[in-house]
Amino acid sequence: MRTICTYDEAYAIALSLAAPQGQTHQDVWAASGTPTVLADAVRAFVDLPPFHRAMMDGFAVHQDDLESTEELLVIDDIHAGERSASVICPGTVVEIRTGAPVPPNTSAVVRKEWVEWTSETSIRLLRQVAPGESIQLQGEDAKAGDVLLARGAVVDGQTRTVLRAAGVRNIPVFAPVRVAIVSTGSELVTSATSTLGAGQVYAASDAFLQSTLRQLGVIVTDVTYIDDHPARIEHAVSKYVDAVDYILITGGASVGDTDYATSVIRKVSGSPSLPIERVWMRPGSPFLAARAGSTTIFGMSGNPAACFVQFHVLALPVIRKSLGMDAPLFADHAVLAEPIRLKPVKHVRFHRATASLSKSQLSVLPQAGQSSGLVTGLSNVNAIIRLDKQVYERGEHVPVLLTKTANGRLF
Ligand SMILES: Nc1nc2c(c(=O)[nH]1)N[C@H]1C(S)=C(S)[C@@H](COP(=O)(O)OP(=O)(O)OC[C@H]3O[C@@H](n4cnc5c(N)ncnc54)[C@H](O)[C@@H]3O)O[C@H]1N2
Ligand code: MOO
Repeated sequence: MRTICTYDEAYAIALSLAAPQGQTHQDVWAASGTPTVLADAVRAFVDLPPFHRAMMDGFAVHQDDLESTEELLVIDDIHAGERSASVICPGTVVEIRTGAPVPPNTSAVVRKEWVEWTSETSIRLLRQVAPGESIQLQGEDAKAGDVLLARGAVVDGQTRTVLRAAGVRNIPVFAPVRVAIVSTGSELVTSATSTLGAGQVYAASDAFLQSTLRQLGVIVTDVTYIDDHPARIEHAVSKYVDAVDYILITGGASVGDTDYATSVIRKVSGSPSLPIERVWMRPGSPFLAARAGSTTIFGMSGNPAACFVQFHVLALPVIRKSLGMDAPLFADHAVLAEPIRLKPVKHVRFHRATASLSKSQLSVLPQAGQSSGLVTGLSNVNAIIRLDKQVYERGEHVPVLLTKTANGRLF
């Protein structure tokens, strides 16, 4: 007899099975396309900018000359990367380029368009300038020692730009999570060069699993396809126990006599019943979860659409926890673009939908077909909505989980 839990119970249990977070260090200068998460706060190593600098090509002037109408003597000429040995006195200026450190006694930089040359060595201001004009002060952006990023911050290309500019070299990050995918099913054809025989289908689910995980910086160590043979599935799964942080099994999660995921996971985890064996949710009620050694195993439906929902609402939040990317699920709400009428069942329904922003409002259009046997709609889906009652009107707010966008909790 299987224990059945509600979705909220399953979510809490699944999170409690998260593989512990490891920590490591990362070189900020090493090229990396994948994000990591800070395991500790990081402080600026140098002031930003590191010196008072010119923000325009022009002339550094003394404060006594800000409103001057007299000729001013050009005593030096400096470029970015140089430092002027000259000290500016009243009546003198230094020609300066954007990014160069301003000489001592500079009150403002007058852009070159606002002066005229009166001789080869002197200029006249065409406008008055205010103190501080076109100068960026040392430490204006950040001071050495300031906290730049907090623990839990996602380190991507933009944040690496901040860290590099501030002289940070090594950062403490959560260790990458390793995931092995085991796709089961004797009917699966695992190469596009093969044509389908009777009763066969092309293996498809691992495509979105792999890419979503990789986008998050997860190392997908292996994708293995196994036919519905209990010993072979057990052999494949056992191989990954203690070798990876997560094993995702697809297919064979239900109650058919060739559905072996439950018995295999029971065996390798050494437990006669699993913490999660079935969930009151649609689609995706056949969902399995357990710990085996230092590895967390999830068993998911073979149907790509059901697997997609299970992955986003149960498995991925747990993997994200191990990555340090904890975020509340379904914290956002969207306006329903169409009414919904559902049959009275005790399952929570998760409908695949397309979310879009219009007039500053996130709205969701549920897909016309919600059967878990339908796969083509997945190309348009970028959201999952949670439905806890039978009747929803157009315009009603529903909890939404964005599955595709960078600001939709994926990163
Ligand atoms: N008697 C019952 N039958 C079923 C129940 C039930 O409660 N009692 N639950 C149904 C529900 S709900 C679901 S969901 C499915 C889940 O089935 P399995 O997890 O055992 O998945 P399979 O039977 O292996 O496959 C289902 C479907 O998906 C195709 N498939 C499998 N793997 C892939 C893949 N990698 N890529 C593309 N398609 C795949 C497979 O050929 C099947 O058509 O069980 C119901 N049955
Ligand atoms: O839970 Mo199943 O996904 O409805 O076909």
